[in-house]
Amino acid sequence: MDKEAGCCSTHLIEGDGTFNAEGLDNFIKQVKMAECGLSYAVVAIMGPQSSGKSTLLNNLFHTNFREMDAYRGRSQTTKGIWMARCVGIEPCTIVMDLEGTDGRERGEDDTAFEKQSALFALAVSDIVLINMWCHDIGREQAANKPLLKTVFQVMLRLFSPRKTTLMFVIRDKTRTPLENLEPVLREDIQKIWDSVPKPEHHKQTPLSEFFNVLVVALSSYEEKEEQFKEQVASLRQRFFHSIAPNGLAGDRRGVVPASGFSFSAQQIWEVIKENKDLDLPAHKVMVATVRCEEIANEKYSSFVKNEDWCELEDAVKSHIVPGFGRKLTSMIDSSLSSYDEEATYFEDSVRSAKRRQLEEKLIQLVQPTYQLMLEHIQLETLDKFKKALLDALSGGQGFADAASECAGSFMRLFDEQCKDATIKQADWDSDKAKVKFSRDLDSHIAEVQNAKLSELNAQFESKLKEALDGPVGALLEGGGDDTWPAIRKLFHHETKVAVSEFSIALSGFELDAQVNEEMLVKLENFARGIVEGKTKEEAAKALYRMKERFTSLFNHDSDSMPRVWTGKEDIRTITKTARSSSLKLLSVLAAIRLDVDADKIGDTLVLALVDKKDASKSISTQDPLASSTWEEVPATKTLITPVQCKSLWSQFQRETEYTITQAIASQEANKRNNNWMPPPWAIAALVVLGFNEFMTLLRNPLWLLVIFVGYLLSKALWVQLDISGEFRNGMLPGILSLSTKVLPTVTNLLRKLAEEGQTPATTDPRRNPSNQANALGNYQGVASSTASSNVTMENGTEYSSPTRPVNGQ
Ligand SMILES: Nc1nc2c(ncn2[C@@H]2O[C@H](COP(=O)(O)OP(=O)(O)OP(=O)(O)O)[C@@H](O)[C@H]2O)c(=O)[nH]1
Repeated sequence: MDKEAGCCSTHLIEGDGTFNAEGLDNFIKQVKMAECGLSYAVVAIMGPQSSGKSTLLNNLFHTNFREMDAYRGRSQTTKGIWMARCVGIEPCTIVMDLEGTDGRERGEDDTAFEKQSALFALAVSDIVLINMWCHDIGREQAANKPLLKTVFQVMLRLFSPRKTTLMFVIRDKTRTPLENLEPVLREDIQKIWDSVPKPEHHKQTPLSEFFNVLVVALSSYEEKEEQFKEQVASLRQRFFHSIAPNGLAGDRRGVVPASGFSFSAQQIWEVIKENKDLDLPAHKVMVATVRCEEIANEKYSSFVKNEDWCELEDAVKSHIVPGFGRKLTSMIDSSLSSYDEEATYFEDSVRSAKRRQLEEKLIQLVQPTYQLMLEHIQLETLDKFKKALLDALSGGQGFADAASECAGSFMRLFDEQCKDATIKQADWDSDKAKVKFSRDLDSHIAEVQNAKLSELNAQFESKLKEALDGPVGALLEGGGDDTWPAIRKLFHHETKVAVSEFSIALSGFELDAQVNEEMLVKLENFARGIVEGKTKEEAAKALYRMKERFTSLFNHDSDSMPRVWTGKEDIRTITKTARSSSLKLLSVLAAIRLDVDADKIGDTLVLALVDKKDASKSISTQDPLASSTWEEVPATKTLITPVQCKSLWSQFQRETEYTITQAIASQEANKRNNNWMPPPWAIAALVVLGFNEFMTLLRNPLWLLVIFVGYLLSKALWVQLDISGEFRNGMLPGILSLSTKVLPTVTNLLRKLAEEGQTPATTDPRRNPSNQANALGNYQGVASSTASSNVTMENGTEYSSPTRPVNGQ
């Protein structure tokens, strides 16, 4: 490429027809042609070889095409097609210098390149200069005639030719004025046009449809250089703003935008070389398609690499990006604007189609990021909603209120965030995400509601259990006539209170009336279940409870004091009472009577088990307990069937029999032990035989004092030696034990009496009552410790007898 005085040029097509694509691309870059859009013009020059074409172009456009050295003779200097930028002409004007026609170098028959280059020039140029010698005008054998024929013929091969300006430049003009020459020339041109064979549809097409014909004449460059230069300078002025409406190429058609010029020229040349007809409109569409696609791909690639986009894409991976939609809309807008800017001059339909494709590709590219953004919005908003709902509930707000308030405000927040993420170019709606979010909210609300209801239910159930379980157990344990009325009262009261409180608590949930009712009924049933469960539990332990009741009543008196079988007690009555009570307990446990108490279980049991004799008198035929159901009691409420009751009672009687036997035995033993009085015959013998001694005592009362002292000493010895205790284990062990204890005890007793006798006056108990009390207390303490004894009941239970002073006996 040459570059001289601001002029760039390149060898566009070699002499052998090779297209220099690289050279053209470099040339376009060099002259910044791609930025010109449609504001550029292409001028080509055709004419016989060595007809001064290059000289004219260099003078006219200040280019630097090679000119023939006049001294070396007329030979071909320009081979193929050269291209250069016209210096100082606006808008950007490109000029092509074509190889001269009818050159000796290619020979007579080689006109193929001539035709190809002519067709190429007509296809890409707005203005074609036809260089011709003045003296050729009107001549039959003029050199330019074959050239014109060629031009017209190839022009017809263009399906829809551009309206090209044909400027005939007459060189070496003579004295004949142009006004006279031009009609002759135009006549020649018309004749040639008429003589060219045309396709049917162009038969009547006038020349003016294809060409603007202009004629200029220049003086000889060799002979009248000054004039030549002046005329050329004047002609140059006409090339300024040549594409403006009244310019040289003002009505040109089918211009390829400058950025597509290289590709277009290359394709045209390919088609021409393959000797095909050139469909310029189709070509234009093809160029537009290729170029627009190239531009779109380039914009797509630069979008993918765009730093802002990469940062945004990264950020969305981890969190919500505020202003996501705005940012992305602006990025896509800017990419599309950039495309529009570059592709603006290409075929509208193609450009728009490619723009749509680019937009779709960009939208597809950002779609996953948008989806991710929506997911973040959903998740983060849902998390915030969960927290807000929890806070509202913790703050004491009713569930339904809190749920609807939070759902409303977070639905709005979701909408706002979706709106913020909306990409203007994409027609995605967030309805699906909204529906999903709404479903998520509903399911979370339902989940929390269920949890809260379960919690509430559990709380009330626990309260009810506490209120019913223990008390019902206690009532059943005490089993009597008023047990079931009391249980019913307790059940109704507690259930009513719990149901009422539960109902108030449920009102905050604004549940469906039916669901609300179901929950209340469920709680009531739970309460019923507790009572029934407790009753079943107690019924399972019926035998144990009955025995316990019997033992308790049998072994304790009406003041709940342990009974001592002294012999005065009516064991039969006590047994009957205790058994009746146990039977009552059995009848209480035999069925659940939460709703009605109109059964005859108690009476039947009494009749069948206690008043057997009466029953056998009245009903001798049938055992009322020989049944597995109670009259008027449903099977579901029956806990102990009549048959089971009978069996339980038999077992109860067997197992309590021993207690009664023990009591009887104990009573008899007591009776034996307490019988200290001698038999009546002994008392009579004592009276008869002891009459004399009695009389002696009456006569000598001092004996009474001696006897009294003797009694005191014996009593003290009795207490000290715990004689009754010693003999409790048998006669022989008692005698042995007493024989070892008697002497030290007597000695001890005498010593104590001696010490009492020697006590000084100050310690005389009569003068010091407190000491007397202490002494007496000590004595009593000793006595009481020895006098306290254990009473073992017939059932083996040991009861401690109350402590009594010896002198209190
Ligand atoms: N008579 C005459 N000769 C001229 C004129 N202009 C240029 N020449 C001469 O013609 C010869 C060829 O000039 P070029 O400009 O190289 O001609 P060309 O048509 O470009 O030649 P090719 O590129 O080989 O086809 C040179 O010796 C020029 O001096 C002119 O106006 N009149």
